[in-house]
Amino acid sequence: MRVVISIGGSVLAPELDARRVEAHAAAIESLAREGCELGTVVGGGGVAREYIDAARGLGANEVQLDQIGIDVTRINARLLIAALGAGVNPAPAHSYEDAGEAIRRGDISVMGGVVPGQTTDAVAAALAEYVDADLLVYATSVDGVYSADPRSDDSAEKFEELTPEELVKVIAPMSTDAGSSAPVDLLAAKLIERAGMRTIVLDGTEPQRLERAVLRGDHEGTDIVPAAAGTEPTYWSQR
Ligand SMILES: Nc1ncnc2c1ncn2[C@@H]1O[C@H](COP(=O)(O)OP(=O)(O)O)[C@@H](O)[C@H]1O
Ligand SMILES: O=c1ccn([C@@H]2O[C@H](COP(=O)(O)OP(=O)(O)O)[C@@H](O)[C@H]2O)c(=O)[nH]1
Repeated sequence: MRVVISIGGSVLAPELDARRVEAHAAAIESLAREGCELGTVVGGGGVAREYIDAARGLGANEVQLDQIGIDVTRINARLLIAALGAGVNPAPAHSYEDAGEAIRRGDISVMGGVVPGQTTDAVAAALAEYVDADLLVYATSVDGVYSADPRSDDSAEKFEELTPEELVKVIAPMSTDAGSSAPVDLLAAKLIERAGMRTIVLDGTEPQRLERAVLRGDHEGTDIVPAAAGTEPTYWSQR
């Protein structure tokens, strides 16, 4: 099974802790040992946001802010590469072709951001489409996709399952400014819709959850399941 995993910076490096990065690397290596072909995409997290906020205060424009964010995602990608050791591309891939090439030769590919105007959520979705992945997983700091931001709205409800079309409707109203927060960004949702990509959004703070979800389909997050051919999405099931 070919799997693309997006690891949020807030999950991999909420603060710099080698043991935490090691634990995430161990989960990824264990999936590789079970026979998964793996592409990983690492986010920038709070550190990227701090740099973006500081540079915004200095008058940088949104593209410059995105470029700063991309640099931070690549530093975090280098942390994961350091923890994975052999069998991984030695520097973060800067293109989908390079990431795909690493996967083709049997390595785990690691990359961060690519171009301004998106987040690593979209990078992961594009990589998943490019390598024709069987599954895309977002290991993030929230335990699924909600009807509203659960951190600021107590009435927010978690979706157990959404179609890609429904995901796009939930994500569309959210901000696209550099450093803004959403479980996946709008471009990612659109790419998931276009590819009909089987996707899971889950709480990735405990790396074992990722292993369980990929190997056994056992998770508490949100399943994004394309509607079977010929059927229309009819309802939003909520947990
Ligand atoms: N509708 C929503 N459902 C889930 N999370 C949401 C929603 N709207 C906003 N969020 C916020 O999106 C964030 C997603 O995590 P983020 O901090 O961006 O992590 P990552 O480092 O994984 O990209 C969370 O902080 C969560 O509060
Ligand atoms: O391909 C990419 C990846 C990231 N970013 C920038 O880098 C920041 C950090 O990336 P991350 O995916 O961690 O974003 P988050 O999920 O924290 O919003 C984003 O907010 C964008 O500003 C970008 O412009 N292009």
